[in-house]
Amino acid sequence: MKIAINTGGGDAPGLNAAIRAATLAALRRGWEVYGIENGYGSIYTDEPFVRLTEKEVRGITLLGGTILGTANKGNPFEMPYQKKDGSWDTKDVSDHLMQTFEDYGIDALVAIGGDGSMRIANKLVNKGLDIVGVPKTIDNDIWGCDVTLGFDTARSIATEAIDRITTTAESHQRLMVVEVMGRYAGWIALLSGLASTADVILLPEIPFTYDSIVEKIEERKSKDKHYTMIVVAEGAKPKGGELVTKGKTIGQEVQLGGIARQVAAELTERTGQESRSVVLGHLQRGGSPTTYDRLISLRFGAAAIRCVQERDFNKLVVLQDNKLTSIPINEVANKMKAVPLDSDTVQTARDVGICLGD
Ligand SMILES: Nc1ncnc2c1ncn2[C@@H]1O[C@H](COP(=O)(O)OP(=O)(O)OP(=O)(O)O)[C@@H](O)[C@H]1O
Ligand SMILES: O=P(O)(O)OC[C@H]1O[C@](O)(CO)[C@@H](O)[C@@H]1O
Ligand SMILES: [Mg+2]
Repeated sequence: MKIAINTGGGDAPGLNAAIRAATLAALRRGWEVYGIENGYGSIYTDEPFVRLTEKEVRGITLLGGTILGTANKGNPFEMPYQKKDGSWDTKDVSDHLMQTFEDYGIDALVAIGGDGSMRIANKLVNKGLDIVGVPKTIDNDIWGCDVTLGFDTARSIATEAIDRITTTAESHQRLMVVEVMGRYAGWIALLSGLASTADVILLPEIPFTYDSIVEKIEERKSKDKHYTMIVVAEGAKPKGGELVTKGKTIGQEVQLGGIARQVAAELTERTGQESRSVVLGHLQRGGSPTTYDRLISLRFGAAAIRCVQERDFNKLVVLQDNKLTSIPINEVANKMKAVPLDSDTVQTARDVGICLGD
């Protein structure tokens, strides 16, 4: 058996642990293991696959990033390319990819990625590739999974950052707006905001009003608390308002960012109080994974190889009700896991007095 492994979409802490577990589990079965570099990028080069042995995966469980590299621009069905006149377009290069897998005799692919990677995987499955998916994204937004690898580290880093920003907010009696990642789902914002006892948490799932935030600021002032901590997900927007974006490159999803600055400016305008905004950005994605992320990544990576062995293809390995199982990739491919508004975590936030902007 010859298998390939790749990592796609934004990187996430735990990717290397998943690569290591999948590689070692496959080698123990006597299989050959190959890595695809930079998403599917190396497929179109002279060296489409790199051999993975024990040496390549030694000591990487604790390392952030991915030894294989990744890409969030390079969907084989919409590959960006520059035309002769200098303008850009996209084209379908998936036949090339399928042919390369055949030429090198690769039997199956372990695709480690987020919702976008699973959409690509599903289309490749439809073209005849045998794939097992591993759920990765700091956004935790893949449908059908209790948790994705990378999320625990991201929320821990965000929590620590918000804790630190809180002490300076209090010292200066400021409104502090902290922007966290999570494109269309507010998992990082909700859990890090709750854990760090933020006063206001703004999620993509709940369009907010400035009136509700100002009310919270005033309520705090009446209790002699002259600072307010506001955590905002990059995909949050005011009721009737638009997403704040930084632009779009061809073949890549729209880049989000800038909502914290807008919220801070508007709140200063309305309250007269000094404000600052901080964007945590890629800090949340980099560096060493937490113990939880190392363990879940190792479990996902090894489970993917057990699926390959059982020829349980076209499945995504997931944790459901705290048990490892697998679900069809096509069930996941065009869905998203948003924060359920009736969840006990949302209710807990409300019960401890956090304003959710509604
Ligand atoms: N293996 C890959 N090679 C190249 N591009 C990829 C690959 N996997 C995914 N992409 C592209 O990257 C983007 C994001 O992918 P994905 O959803 O898997 O990642 P993510 O971690 O959820 O990050 P994001 O928040 O950017 O969506 C999508 O536009 C997708 O087409
Ligand atoms: O690396 P980039 O292109 O800035 O990606 C940013 C996006 O990736 C994510 O971190 C997910 O991996 C999103 O939360 C964010 O919008
Ligand atoms: Mg995604």
